[in-house]
Amino acid sequence: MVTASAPGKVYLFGEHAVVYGEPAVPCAIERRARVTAERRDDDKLRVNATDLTLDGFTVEYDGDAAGTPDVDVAEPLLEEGMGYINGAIEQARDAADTPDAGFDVTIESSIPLGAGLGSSAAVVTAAIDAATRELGVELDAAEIADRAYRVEYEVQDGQASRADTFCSAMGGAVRVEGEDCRRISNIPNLPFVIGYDGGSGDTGALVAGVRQRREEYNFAADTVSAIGDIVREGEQTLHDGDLEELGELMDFNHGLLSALGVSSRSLDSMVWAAREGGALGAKLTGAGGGGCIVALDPGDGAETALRYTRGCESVFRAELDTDGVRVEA
Ligand SMILES: Nc1ncnc2c1ncn2[C@@H]1O[C@H](COP(=O)(O)OP(=O)(O)OP(=O)(O)O)[C@@H](O)[C@H]1O
Ligand SMILES: C[C@@](O)(CCO)CC(=O)[O-]
Ligand SMILES: [Mg+2]
Repeated sequence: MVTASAPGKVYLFGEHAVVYGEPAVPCAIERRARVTAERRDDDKLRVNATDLTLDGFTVEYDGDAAGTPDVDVAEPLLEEGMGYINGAIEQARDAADTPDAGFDVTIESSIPLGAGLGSSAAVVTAAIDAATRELGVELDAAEIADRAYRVEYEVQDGQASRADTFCSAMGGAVRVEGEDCRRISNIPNLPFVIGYDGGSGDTGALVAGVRQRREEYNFAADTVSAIGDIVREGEQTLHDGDLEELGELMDFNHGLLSALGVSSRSLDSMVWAAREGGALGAKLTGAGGGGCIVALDPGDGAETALRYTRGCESVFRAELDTDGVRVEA
């Protein structure tokens, strides 16, 4: 039996545009998904994902998703939920060259689901690491990232970047531009404050919406390129350690994401509350539609303001997690 964990992330800059080859800078945060994999005698996959729905559920089925699950949840939710784990287990079987390996998999996570903090990438990354180790194979973090990306790409219908999975596998702040993925070193302490509206967005649908707007309007395509410009500017600012300018660039990035149609009323009101509370800047993080915003605030003003904001269900500070995927005792 092996347990591995991997961190979630916030985007300092660049989500959505990264899908079209612009650079992005996600940062791993100290909230993790933990996945335990235990080899079975047969070829079945049994998944216990206690955080996936309010009540939690347990599924048992043969090898592929095609098996009949013995569970009382709506089909689409189940299919989507199982897509990530199925894909991760497929990757592990492939890496270890044991196509018939069966597993009992248990998932525990402190990353809210579908809220822009990269829960899917963390679950997939940790699951690949746990399951391959259980099969006696040790992959390096870069290969885990690559295999996790292939899973996200499948589940998101062929529209995904390497940003979330690379960040979750490597930890720290990273820069992703197409296939070029690297860690960023020597960055200043980033005082992240996260506001969560308790909701979620459908990553696949939001990405598809941006793609459509981008194809339909030149100015939407220009907006995507402008996000790339913000990221390039932001990298220099990060290097200089200028938190005030980073905040301004985050505000700008949020405005452009909002123009692309991926913000929401509650995300906007949390962004404004954080700014009015004294944050240096604030933006939505991840796919959007609902979920989380990330603000930069060395003081406690944004946190307090968010606590009193209607529609904000919880507020927490998030430290950068310099560890990526790792084995747990
Ligand atoms: N704890 C968990 N247990 C099982 N599956 C999970 C868990 N956390 C996330 N998932 C899977 O990941 C899906 C959410 O992924 P999605 O990409 O939509 O959002 P996200 O990764 O949280 O946010 P974003 O991609 O915007 O950063 C869930 O619907 C579920 O299938
Ligand atoms: C919206 C997006 O850019 C980030 C989701 O966390 C999608 C992706 O990069 O695959
Ligand atoms: Mg995701």
